[in-house]
Amino acid sequence: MERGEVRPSERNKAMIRESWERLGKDKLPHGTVMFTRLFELDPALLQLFQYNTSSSSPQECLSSPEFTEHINKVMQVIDTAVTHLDELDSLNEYLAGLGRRHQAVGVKTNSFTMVGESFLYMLECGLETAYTSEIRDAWVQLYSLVVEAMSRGWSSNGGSNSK
Ligand code: HEM
Repeated sequence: MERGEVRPSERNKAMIRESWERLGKDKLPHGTVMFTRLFELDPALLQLFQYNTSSSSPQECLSSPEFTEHINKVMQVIDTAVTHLDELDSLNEYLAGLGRRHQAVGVKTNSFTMVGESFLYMLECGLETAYTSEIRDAWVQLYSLVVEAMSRGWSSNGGSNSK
């Protein structure tokens, strides 16, 4: 993370860890809720997955093994961020590389913001009454740091959001 960026407080870290654990060990169903929401918000993103054929519906695509694997990869990155809350800087290089990789496959950085919204939707569904505005804010803070690090890599790869 860059100097000047606000790191999660101990209280926020505790809320993030606790709520992540509360979702249970198997994060795939939650990731599927998240990506279902993402494709509702922006169906055009489906086309960025090369293993998606134009005839597949979002539901068919979401249940394909390759797609399931991408959902697992996303949940794994979030899990890594949660387990590295005390040393987020150590993830900078990895996240920048991930940003570069997504620039190369045609993802725009504003889609990362939409992923963030879909993530919060999933969290709300998964935590039900345990979901609070404080938990939401703690996750927004963490997700923003992840997206900023990914966006730096994305831009360094020559990415520009203007068409
Ligand atoms: C806008 C939404 C996104 C789209 C359209 C997208 C698309 C893709 C595509 C097409 C690939 C390459 C094929 C594959 O490995 O399945 C990929 C790889 C990957 N994505 Fe995403 N992605 C998105 C968001 C994210 C987010 C938010 C994360 C994590 C926070 C993430 C984590 C990964 C990882 C870990 C890989 C594998 C990278 C590698 O093999 O080097 N993706 N993504």
